[in-house]
Amino acid sequence: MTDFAGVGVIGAGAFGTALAISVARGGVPVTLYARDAGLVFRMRAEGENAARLPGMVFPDGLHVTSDPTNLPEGPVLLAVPMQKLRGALEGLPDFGDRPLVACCKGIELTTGLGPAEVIAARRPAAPVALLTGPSFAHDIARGLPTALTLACADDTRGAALQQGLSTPNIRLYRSTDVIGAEVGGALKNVMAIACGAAIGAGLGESARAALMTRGYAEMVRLALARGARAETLAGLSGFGDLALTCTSTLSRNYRYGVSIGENALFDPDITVEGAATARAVQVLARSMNLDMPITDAVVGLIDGTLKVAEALALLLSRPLKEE
Ligand SMILES: NC(=O)C1=CN([C@@H]2O[C@H](COP(=O)(O)OP(=O)(O)OC[C@H]3O[C@@H](n4cnc5c(N)ncnc54)[C@H](O)[C@@H]3O)[C@@H](O)[C@H]2O)C=CC1
Ligand SMILES: O=C(CO)COP(=O)(O)O
Repeated sequence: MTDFAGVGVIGAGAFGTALAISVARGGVPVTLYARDAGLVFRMRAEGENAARLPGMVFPDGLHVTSDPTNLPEGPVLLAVPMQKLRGALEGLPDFGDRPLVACCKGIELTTGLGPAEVIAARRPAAPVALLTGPSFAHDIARGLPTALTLACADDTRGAALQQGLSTPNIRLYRSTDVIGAEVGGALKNVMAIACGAAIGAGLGESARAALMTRGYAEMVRLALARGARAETLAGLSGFGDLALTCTSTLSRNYRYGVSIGENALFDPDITVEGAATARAVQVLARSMNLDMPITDAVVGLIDGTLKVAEALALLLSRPLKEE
């Protein structure tokens, strides 16, 4: 249990709603903020977020609001898409010294920063943490078991958040390596697009295993160059989330990749973090002289400058090297 008076959640999408449900079920009062007053009205009337998590009934202790000044004293979880995070912060109150916990995965296109770094840049006085790792919103909301990483540079603060945000079905592991956790969560989505494209194009399971493994090598390469620890990438926020996202049709990034491989349409309103992040990572990697061939291939696929067969040929024709 926690000594927080409550928890605020910004963003009533799938993940924000699932986290709010799970934390409230654990007995901590939660207020979920949505910008859209109409959505707040519907969620109050229906006792669920029918648009994002139909059938997942809100427990007692979960309140919804369209007024961000209405959040309880305690940590504020930011569960909005990565490329919307900076804009969301601009429209929100200061929140004083309340911990701000980034719950998004990606790299900002305009700056090359991860979510915790964006929050720290916009709210320099606030304690900042990152919640990331393998979990689908539906699994969390259904009460299925999950294990995630709570990363915070200040370990004392991180321990309090770990304690306070763990729930009956979210087991939190603590880390002080925020950059490593950010890089893992961001890059696994890029690799999931690559794996989806391979499967969609009929390249087979062996190709997927190769992409996951060499994709993991890219994740570690970028993370180490940014000062992270290799073992963080081997944990839930890196390997764990890579394994989940590259192998499940529940993943939007993976399904988007499959649509590329099948040459099929994909609903542009669905959040696919790996698309913008692939571009952001490509820019970042080039500025650091890092070789990221799978990321480059994913950018080509997304931009339509490469077909899957061409991307494959490029990857396979690279000079042979040591593993
Ligand atoms: N859905 C999932 O299973 C998981 C999602 N995540 C991460 O959570 C983040 C959010 O994803 P989802 O909730 O799934 O996306 P979503 O597309 O279901 O919802 C995003 C929500 O953010 C809201 N939003 C956008 N801009 C906003 C702003 N300025 N102020 C307030 N709200 C704003 C939208 O209205 C929408 O309700 C992503 O970074 C994703 O990678 C992480 C783990 C699991
Ligand atoms: O981050 C996730 C699982 O950990 C959700 O993945 P998608 O965003 O690809 O659906």
